[in-house]
Parts: sequence; C-alpha cells; structure tokens
Amino acid sequence: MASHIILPKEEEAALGVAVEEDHDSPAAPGYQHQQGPPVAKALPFSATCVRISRDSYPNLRALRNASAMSLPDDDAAYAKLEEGDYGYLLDDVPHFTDYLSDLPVSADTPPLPTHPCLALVVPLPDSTPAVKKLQQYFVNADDTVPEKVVVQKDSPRGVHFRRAGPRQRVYFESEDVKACIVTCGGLCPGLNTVIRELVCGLSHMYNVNDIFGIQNGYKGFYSSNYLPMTPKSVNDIHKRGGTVLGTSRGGHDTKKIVDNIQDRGINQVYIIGGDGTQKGAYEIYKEIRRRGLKVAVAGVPKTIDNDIAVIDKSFGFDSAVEEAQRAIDAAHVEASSAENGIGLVKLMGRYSGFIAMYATLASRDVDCCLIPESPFYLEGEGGLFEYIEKRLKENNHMVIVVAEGAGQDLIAKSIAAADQIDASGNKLLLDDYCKNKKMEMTIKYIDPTYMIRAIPSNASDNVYCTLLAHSAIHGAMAGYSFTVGMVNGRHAYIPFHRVTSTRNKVKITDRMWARLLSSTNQPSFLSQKDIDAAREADKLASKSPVPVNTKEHGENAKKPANGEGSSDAVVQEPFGNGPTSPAALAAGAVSNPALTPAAVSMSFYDVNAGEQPSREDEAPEEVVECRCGERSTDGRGEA
Ligand SMILES: Nc1ncnc2c1ncn2[C@@H]1O[C@H](COP(=O)(O)OP(=O)(O)OP(=O)(O)O)[C@@H](O)[C@H]1O
Ligand SMILES: O=P(O)(O)OC[C@H]1O[C@](O)(CO)[C@@H](O)[C@@H]1O
Ligand SMILES: [Mg+2]
Repeated sequence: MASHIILPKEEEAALGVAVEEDHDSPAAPGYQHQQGPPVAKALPFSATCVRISRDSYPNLRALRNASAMSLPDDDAAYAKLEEGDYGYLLDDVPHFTDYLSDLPVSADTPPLPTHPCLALVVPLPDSTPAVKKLQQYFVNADDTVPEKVVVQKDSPRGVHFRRAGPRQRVYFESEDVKACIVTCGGLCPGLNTVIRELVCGLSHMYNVNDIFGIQNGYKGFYSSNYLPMTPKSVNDIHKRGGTVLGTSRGGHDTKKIVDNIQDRGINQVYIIGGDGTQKGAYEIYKEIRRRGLKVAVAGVPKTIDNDIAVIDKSFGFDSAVEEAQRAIDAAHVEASSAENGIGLVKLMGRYSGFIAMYATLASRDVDCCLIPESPFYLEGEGGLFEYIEKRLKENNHMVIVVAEGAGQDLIAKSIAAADQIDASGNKLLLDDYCKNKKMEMTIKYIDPTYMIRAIPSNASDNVYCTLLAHSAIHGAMAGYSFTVGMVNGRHAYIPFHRVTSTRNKVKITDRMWARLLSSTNQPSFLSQKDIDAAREADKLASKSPVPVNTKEHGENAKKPANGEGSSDAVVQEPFGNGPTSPAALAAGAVSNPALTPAAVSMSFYDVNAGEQPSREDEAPEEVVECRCGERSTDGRGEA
C-alpha cells in the first residue's frame, strides 16, 4: 500500500530522509514543550514524521500537482493523503507528529487515571478484566469512515476520514492541558450543550481543570478576559438557548489570536461555528503550525442552515425543523380560517434550503416550498402564480414556506421595478398579481426565524451535541487538528479544507427533493433540460477536492472484470422507469409506467445520479473500515 503526504513547498525542500514511522506508534520518550518561538527549519517532517519513503516521493509532486487542480494551493499544501487498496484514499487530518518531534506520549495502557467513556476512578493493572473491558472502547487507530456509502459493485472504495473516538495513546498529560472554547457566527440551538459537554467531558473523562471561555467570538481572544469554566459553572446552560459565551461575526485577526493563544499557554482550542468560523479555525491551525506550537485545534461545525459540507447534518438542525412546525401550524390555521387564505412562512437558509425542505416534509400541510437551490418563476404556464390560483380554487387556502435565500433574482427585479423601494419581493408581486386577477385573498406572513434559532436544543440534538463534544475532546487529546462531524452515522475527523471548500446544498436532482415535490404537489418549475444542467452542476460540485490521477483513479485503477457494472456502463435512467442497462434489459427488466403527476416529477430523479451519500439511500451494514478493507467489529449504534 502506498502512502503519501503532501507537504508545504518549503517543507518539501527539507525532505530527504526515508521514514516509515507511524504517528500512532509510541514516540521518543521525554517531554519537551514545543511551544515558544517558531520551530527551527530542520524540524519539518523529521524522523517521527508520517509515512514517507523515498519510494513514494516521486508520487508526492504528482499528488500535489493533481490536488492543486481542485484545491487552492494553500489547502493542497496541507493535504495529507494516503492510498490503500481498491481505490481507498484516506484524507487524513494533521497531527502533532507532522511537525513536532520528541513528543511525549502516553503508555499503551489506559493513559490517565480516569479514562474516556467510563468513570474509571483509579488506574488498574493492565491485566485485570476491567481494563480489558475498558480497552474495548478505544477505537482502532486505523479505523476510517467512508465519505460515500452508496456504491456499485466495482466502485473504488473512495475517500475516507479518520474515525473519531477515544484512543489508547494521548499526547497530553491532564495537568498540562489548558483548553479554551469559543463560539462564532449566528446562533443555533445546542451551542450551550456543546460548551457544557466540552467542559464536563474534559473534566470528567480526562481530569482537565484549566478550561476557559472566550467571549463574543474570535475577537474575544484578544479583546476580552478569558472566563474560567468548570462543570459547576456550566451545569444548567444546556437548558438555555443562545451561547453563554456570546458570539460575533467579523473580528478574525489570525496573528493576534495566535499571539494570545501562545502567550496564555493555551494548548487545546475548541472552535464552535459555521463555515466562516471553520475557515478561521483553519487559519489559526496554519499559524500554529508555522510557529511550531503544540496546540490542537478542534472545530465543531455549527449552522442552523445545515450547509456545512461532508457531515450528515449540523447540530441544532433537528430542533430548528421541529420548532418551524409551530410557525407552519399557525400559518395553516390562519390560512384555513380565511377566504382564499395564504399562510406564508419564512425560514432561515441563505444559500441552502434544508430547514424549509425538512420542515415542509415534516408538516404535510405545506402546499409549496421555495428554496434557493430551486429556481422558480412567477408568471405564465407552470409558474408560481398559476399554481397558487389553482390551489386556492381547489382548497380555498394554502401554505407556502420560503427559505430566506429563495428567489433572490425575482426580488432583485422587483426592487428594481419598484424604484429601489425595499419591499419583500414575493409578497409585492403576489399582491400585484391578485389585483390584476381580481382575486380577494388574505395573506398572513410569519417570520419565526430568530425565534427558531434562539431555542434550546431538543433531546436528540442534546445527544448529538454531547457526542460531538466528546469526539472533539478525544481528537484533541490524541494530538489531531480537525473539524469533527458525523459522516454516514459515524463520527469522523475531517480536514478543515474539506468543510471550508464547498457548501452543502439541497440537490434538486436527489430523491429527497423529489419526495418533497410529490408531497406538496407543487410544480418543479424545471424542464428536463434544467434538471440535466443541475445534475451536471451537482456532479461537479460534489467532486472530491482530492487528486484525480492517484493510482486508484488513474490508469492503474481496478477495472471491472467484464466492462459492465462500472457507473459509466450503466445507462442512467430516471427513477421510476426501471433499469434499462443492456444487462438489465437482457434480463427481462421492464419499465415502470409513471402514472401520477407526482410520479412524473419523480421520474426526473435518478437513484444513481445523486452524489449525496447515505441520507436517503441504502448503506452497507457497517461503514467503519480499516485501510485493508476489514470492517470494524464493534457494536451498532456506536458513534
Ligand atoms: N475566510 C475566513 N478566514 C478567517 N476567518 C473567517 C473567514 N470567514 C469568516 N471568518 C470568521 O469567522 C467568524 C464567523 O463567520 P460568519 O459570520 O461567516 O459565521 P459562520 O461561522 O459562517 O456561521 P453562520 O452559520 O452563522 O453563518 C467571524 O468572526 C469571521 O471573521
Ligand atoms: O442576523 P444574523 O445574525 O446575521 O444571522 C442571519 C443568518 O444566519 C444564519 O442563520 C446562518 O448563516 C442564516 O440562515 C441567516 O441568514
Ligand atoms: Mg456562514
């Protein structure tokens, strides 16, 4: 199995030593703090570094070049990739051993008096059954989580991420840890739960007592006092909405932030926030690495919009969808109590319409859902107005859910038409339309957006927040820097560049959107040509930002034995029309006639075409794998 790391240009120059050590193997004994002035040039990728050999070196440049095609130079320079069999690619997260040497590491036995997952109060001799049991809870250091779980027979195994969880070896002694927590960006249910569980997890699982809160976002690193935090001080905060630390937008000054981290001796930084925040966390990590500091940076992705790439969903999303039901219910009551009543509900989602889509699917009272990803038009055949008129004639009332970013092009036009008057575009246009049609209607507009994001998290988000916090702690203690997240139901450590380079969006070519269309019966506003274009765009957008000419993707990739069965060989047919690959037709497969309007709209959606992993498709029984392809054997439901 070949393995590579892509080095920053200046560090590559220092290469020349054949090294095969794994950073999970015990490092040289002796504790030496690496904090302080930047580490000397000789250090990068020295003997304790990752798996690099002269043999793999020729591939290094190719990997960097290939990677640079799809990643910004800077990101490509920090990417850490490892190939395995059958198209396996580990997109790994950075570790202290990538740039520091002579690190102290815990022994193989449980490293701390109270170790993760269990309230083990005293260290026990290695041989006792209790310790053996405890050790079952460590994740295998080689476990990885696949980015895509819906595969075809001959698909390459694809990109994997390092699995999150407690590890046998940690890179900090409890008494040396000085951790800080910051929240940035907009509010989201669950922020306080994550804060609470970071504090309690560090304290209860790893005996860490020096924990500080940074106030009001990134700028709090250099403009406010740090708040000492204890399990007692955060005991009840999960019952409140918002963030006890305060938050802000703007104010990210990387140099000043890292100066403060360094001056105050902080060595674990927990950063909770959205896409912008994770970009900031990446900048902080890079500066920390440049200075050669032994500081772990753990990002916990937050956004009510659910637009963070790679992860299954962001915390607070479930709570938001649930709370949105109350607004939709009210809109329904209002609309159904008036003649030609329209209940119009605005939900958050600047660029991604996930809340609107899930709230609509959950409610079943919604007649139309408009999201930024699905363009629509107002007038003419198949337009929104025609549909509204039809619905009102049929039902006397209707409910429309609009994500805040939907129909921006129409709003821009309407503002222009209204001579720069700052009005709500949709509503104004609808009013105009009604006047022309001489239709009486009552529109009740409800904007619950800030009420939704200010609530405390619900039970399921509380559990999710707790697990995210614990995964973040385990990763930081083990010396990694990363964004933590659930990928196909398993917690994983994801490289920063992965979550910052793209934004998660509703794929209107996926079946979930098709389900929505069939539940509301609204027009899709799209022609087959539009769908094809959207599908192409989705495919491009979901291309992994990793090299395409590595072994498994290039000429050496394992070829299907008979030339069939690769995704290219299958004729991709619309969902509902049955398989029409030559092999399937030969086997007597028949087309399923699309009878209902819903089925017609569903027929745009091809089960093979959606690149989105697992949320709505079939998955293998167990997703955690080692590089060699062995499935993890631990219990189901383990995150
Ligand atoms: N490219 C970037 N580099 C460094 N810092 C950034 C970058 N983009 C945003 N930030 C910082 O991240 C913080 C939060 O960013 P932002 O206001 O965009 O919210 P967010 O994290 O994206 O959350 P939300 O989901 O509410 O949008 C701000 O302090 C901002 O300065
Ligand atoms: O009013 P604020 O704090 O700028 O936040 C509003 C934005 O924050 C989000 O909730 C998250 O980005 C968006 O949906 C929304 O547009
Ligand atoms: Mg954002």
